[in-house]
Amino acid sequence: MCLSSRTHDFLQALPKCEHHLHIEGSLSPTLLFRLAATNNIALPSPAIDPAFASPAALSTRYEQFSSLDDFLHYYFIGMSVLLSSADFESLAYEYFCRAHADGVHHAEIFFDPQAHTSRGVAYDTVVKGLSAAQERARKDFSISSKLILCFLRHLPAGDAKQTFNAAQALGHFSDGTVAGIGLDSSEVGFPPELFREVYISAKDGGIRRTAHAGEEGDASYISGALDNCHVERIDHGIRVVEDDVLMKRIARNKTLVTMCPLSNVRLRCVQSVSELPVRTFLDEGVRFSVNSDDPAYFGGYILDNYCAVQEAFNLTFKEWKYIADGAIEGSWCDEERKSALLQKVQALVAKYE
Ligand SMILES: Nc1ncnc2[nH]cnc12
Ligand SMILES: [Zn+2]
Repeated sequence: MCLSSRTHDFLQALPKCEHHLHIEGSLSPTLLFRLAATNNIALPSPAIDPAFASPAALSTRYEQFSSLDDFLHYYFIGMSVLLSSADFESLAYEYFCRAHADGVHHAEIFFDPQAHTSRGVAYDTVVKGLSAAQERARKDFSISSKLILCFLRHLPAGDAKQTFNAAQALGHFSDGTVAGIGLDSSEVGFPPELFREVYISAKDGGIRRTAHAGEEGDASYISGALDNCHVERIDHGIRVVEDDVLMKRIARNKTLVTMCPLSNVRLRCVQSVSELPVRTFLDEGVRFSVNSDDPAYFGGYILDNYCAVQEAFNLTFKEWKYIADGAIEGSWCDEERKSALLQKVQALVAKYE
């Protein structure tokens, strides 16, 4: 289905909250090659992996991921070109410019400190750059934003605890520099309960909590994250439909599921967007938001994801209002900001209905 220009305009103007965006996943092949040259970082030789022959060859390779792990291989190589605070600032500011054009008003951004500290880039260097971009986005576009510190689940839980302690020692959770914690990277074989201890510390410290669960892993990863890690959100979560009792629990508790349609297709979790449980979530009253995950790798930013959902499900304005309201209510911003955003959604929908 091709969207009418009125529908496209509506989707563009709809006030959006993005909750599932890995800032390192917004690194385009062009910027990747440019930073590799500037920072003197050796990329894999094209003789070994032809994807590294040029930005165009890399983009083509990104269209052929076979799984989450296949993608992660490129994702970790890609971010190795980021060295200075200025690199992180320009990466994040570029994301904010694009997000603003797509109608994002509030963004909660994941970052992977362990993937940087393990190659000698200090945690503080990363956070300084990201925080500077957040401040510019607030001034230039009135975008409010939060940072979510993700732990890499393929690494030992002790490493996650060390990372958590380092952020806490700098006062980053108490002063609001970092709003919460998340869990990402390879899912199957690395269940959330491995990270129970660090999540309990976060809960005891009043720190917000989310985790990737039910992307490639089955529904037990979702219940594991809720029961052991006390998460307030589920990232991806599409496999919740395999457990009706769990889905009803998530609906009842208004646990936000952060869905990433184009990502799920590129990583072969589903064959097409039409297979995603959008209709089921609407029917069952599951709260969910629509997000871009790693837009530079998966062929689209947030508006592309909204449009893909519309093409597959032909939703009404009222259904989009339900999604937009849920995204606002599930955000980690203050009540004043939420009610201002809810009013903007209401005003737009009234204009179109
Ligand atoms: N889709 C995804 N799943 C798990 N970890 C990730 N890191 C970046 N994108 C991810
Ligand atoms: Zn993700």
